[in-house]
Amino acid sequence: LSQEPSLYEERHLRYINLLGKGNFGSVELCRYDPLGDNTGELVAVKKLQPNKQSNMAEFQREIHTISSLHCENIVKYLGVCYSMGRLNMSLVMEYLPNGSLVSYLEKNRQNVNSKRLLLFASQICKGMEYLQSMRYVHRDLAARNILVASETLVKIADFGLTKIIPFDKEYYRVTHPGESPIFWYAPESITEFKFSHKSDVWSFGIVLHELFSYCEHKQNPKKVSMIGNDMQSPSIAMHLVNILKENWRLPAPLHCPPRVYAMMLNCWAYNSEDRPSFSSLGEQIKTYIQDDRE
Ligand SMILES: CC(C)(Nc1nc(-c2c[nH]c3ncc(Cl)cc23)ncc1F)C(=O)NCC(F)(F)F
Repeated sequence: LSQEPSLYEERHLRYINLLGKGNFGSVELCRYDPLGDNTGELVAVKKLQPNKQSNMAEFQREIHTISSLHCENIVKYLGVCYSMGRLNMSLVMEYLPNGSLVSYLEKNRQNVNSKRLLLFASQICKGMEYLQSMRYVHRDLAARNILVASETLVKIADFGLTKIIPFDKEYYRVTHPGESPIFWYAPESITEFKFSHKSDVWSFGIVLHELFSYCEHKQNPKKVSMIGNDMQSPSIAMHLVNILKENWRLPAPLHCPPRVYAMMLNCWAYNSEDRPSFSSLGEQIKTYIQDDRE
């Protein structure tokens, strides 16, 4: 099997269409076609937004992050492509034609049963356990950032916000409110901008909810708006933290097995140290898959 080239020549990357906009970059579907006969492979190419040099350093960190990850439940890094001399660069990743979990569940809802949802959940857990072993916090774990490789394999993607936890601390503190929807944020991430493996576990609980509601918008309250600089959102963020403090949580999705909802509630423990670890969640889900009583 030929080793993937990690250096892609821009002249052989044929643009096909835009896949979407991620954290500070857009991702395009391209065909890498050095022979020029359309037999080349399809790839997902993440381009840095032009003339945002400040992001260049961040982007290089993202490339370094994803190129160091080797796990079947994490989207594969293929290489980089330099353009404009070495002034600009793009990240080349494997292209998964089934797209994100959100579109997949909306399209295939009728033939995805709870056993398969649990299989997806266990794979996301495995990917997160691997990330944790590398001291990374994802910070943007959501169904929109999970890709479907096949009907029995999903992969975590979009490492634009991923940070390394410093060796002497258990969390990463960002200096400014992120651009992510607070709907997926743990309370301490909203109030103190603190991100840890345990705040990723909170987000995993939200992903479980998305899985078992087949990412239907009606089933969960509107994604509370972005934290950002529009003035009214701090009050929305504080309102959310207050009702969480009073133990309000998302209601169980329709037909969600009670033991799965119990698992979500465990992930949503207000105090981060009361939340389970990804390895214990993975074990629990594995037993649910085995004795699946659906
Ligand atoms: C920002 C971007 C492009 N958005 C989309 N990617 C793909 C999409 C479809 N197939 C893909 N194969 C690889 C990659 Cl990196 C993306 C896609 N499909 C739809 C998107 F909106 C993305 O990265 N989303 C996170 C992901 F879906 F990947 F988890």
